[in-house]
Amino acid sequence: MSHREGLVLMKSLILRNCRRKLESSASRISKCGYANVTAAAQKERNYKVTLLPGDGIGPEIMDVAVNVMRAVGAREGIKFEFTEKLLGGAALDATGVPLPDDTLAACRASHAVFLAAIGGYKWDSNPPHLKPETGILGLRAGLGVFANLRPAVVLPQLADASTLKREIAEGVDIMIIRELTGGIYFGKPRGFGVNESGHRCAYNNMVYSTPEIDRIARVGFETARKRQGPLCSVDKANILEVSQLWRERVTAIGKEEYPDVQLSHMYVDNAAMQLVRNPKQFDTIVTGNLFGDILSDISAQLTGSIGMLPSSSISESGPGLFEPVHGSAPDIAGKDKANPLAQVLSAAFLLKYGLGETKAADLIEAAVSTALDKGYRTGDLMSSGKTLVGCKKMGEILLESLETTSPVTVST
Ligand SMILES: NC(=O)C1=CN([C@@H]2O[C@H](COP(=O)(O)OP(=O)(O)OC[C@H]3O[C@@H](n4cnc5c(N)ncnc54)[C@H](O)[C@@H]3O)[C@@H](O)[C@H]2O)C=CC1
Ligand SMILES: CC(C)CC(=O)C(=O)O
Ligand SMILES: [Mg+2]
Repeated sequence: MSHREGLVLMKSLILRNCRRKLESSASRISKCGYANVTAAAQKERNYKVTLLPGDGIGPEIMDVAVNVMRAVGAREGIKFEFTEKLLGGAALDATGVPLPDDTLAACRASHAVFLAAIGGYKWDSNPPHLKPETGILGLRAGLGVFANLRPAVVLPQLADASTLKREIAEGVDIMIIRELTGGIYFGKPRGFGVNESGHRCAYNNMVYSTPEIDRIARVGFETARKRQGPLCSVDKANILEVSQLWRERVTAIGKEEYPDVQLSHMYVDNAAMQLVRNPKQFDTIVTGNLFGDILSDISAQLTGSIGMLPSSSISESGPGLFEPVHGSAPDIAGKDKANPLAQVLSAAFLLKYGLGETKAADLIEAAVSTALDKGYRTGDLMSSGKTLVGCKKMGEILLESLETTSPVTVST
């Protein structure tokens, strides 16, 4: 075996290992994600997918991902009925509300929901009910997608792209499970007021109930069990009552139902530090909505760029929601600078965990891997010796790669 062949084999083994872990962590997604996929749809391989391009870079990256889905669909005999709907700022401008009723209805009636991102400077000073972000929160609540799985895997091709030293970043493979429909983003009361001293004030409320904690804890334990790794529950139990209940329930669920899973607890401030000090100490993290939002952006940077991270959100029944971890990146919107890979990898998650189309998903992941192998990089990942491409060009490269890539090279 030549040195080059050896390297290729090694890379494929590393990728296979990352994928296997991802796969097992998401088997619970499969269970729930399939809930809306009828046997008839699976037999016909004809799926209704609602597209929510949203704002900023959203439409640019959505275009790339949908083209990739169409191409893989044509190759594999899968038909998609795409319905595009408005969400966020785009919906506000067109209809006056950030989550129109027909958007939520279409999402609920589909087999899977594919979202890009929402938000932008234009709507930043709108009142809360007229903010794009209220639309996405309403969508998540309306679909009941309480568990958001955000993997942070450092791909071998990108081990040098992280701002951390190679030896710290290389091999990182963390699954962050973020509670998505409760906590401080949803707690009541909330609002603006005037305090006893007559000063203007504002307040939000972090609330979790026992059933909300128990169900997300179970997703955490199931995931850790299948990944054969430890579970770290992140909270702020030294200060917050809501975290004390969180810790109490996670501990109880662990003792009663998952005695085989090694459980630890960490305060969120320390967890943020540990993620950049020694990320490989983590395997699966389970945490609340706000803490998970912040920690997943930190861990995104371990992988080189937030433009690389896909996510899946699951409910107890109904379609899964698939979206990148990043936002609408208004600073680069309309400039053809966005990295579309997080969106494209979210399409792979949608296929695999939302529809059960594993081979098509593997093909997409292999095409991403091939594009990176060939040295193509968008600006967020650019380094010397690599070829700088824009969002559209990356899309074209993926389509070319799809024509030549076989999933056998990297899949299990
Ligand atoms: N799920 C969603 O739709 C989310 C929406 N937002 C919204 O997005 C807007 C911008 O928020 P930010 O805090 O700036 O977060 P952001 O994630 O949009 O951007 C943070 C930084 O990462 C870069 N970035 C993000 N995605 C990228 C990609 N695919 N390729 C290359 N670079 C990328 C941006 O250019 C920016 O410098 C806000 O209105 C915010 O509320 C933020 C996070 C999630
Ligand atoms: C747009 C926000 C409500 C949420 C966010 O930052 C996220 O889901 O990552
Ligand atoms: Mg976020």
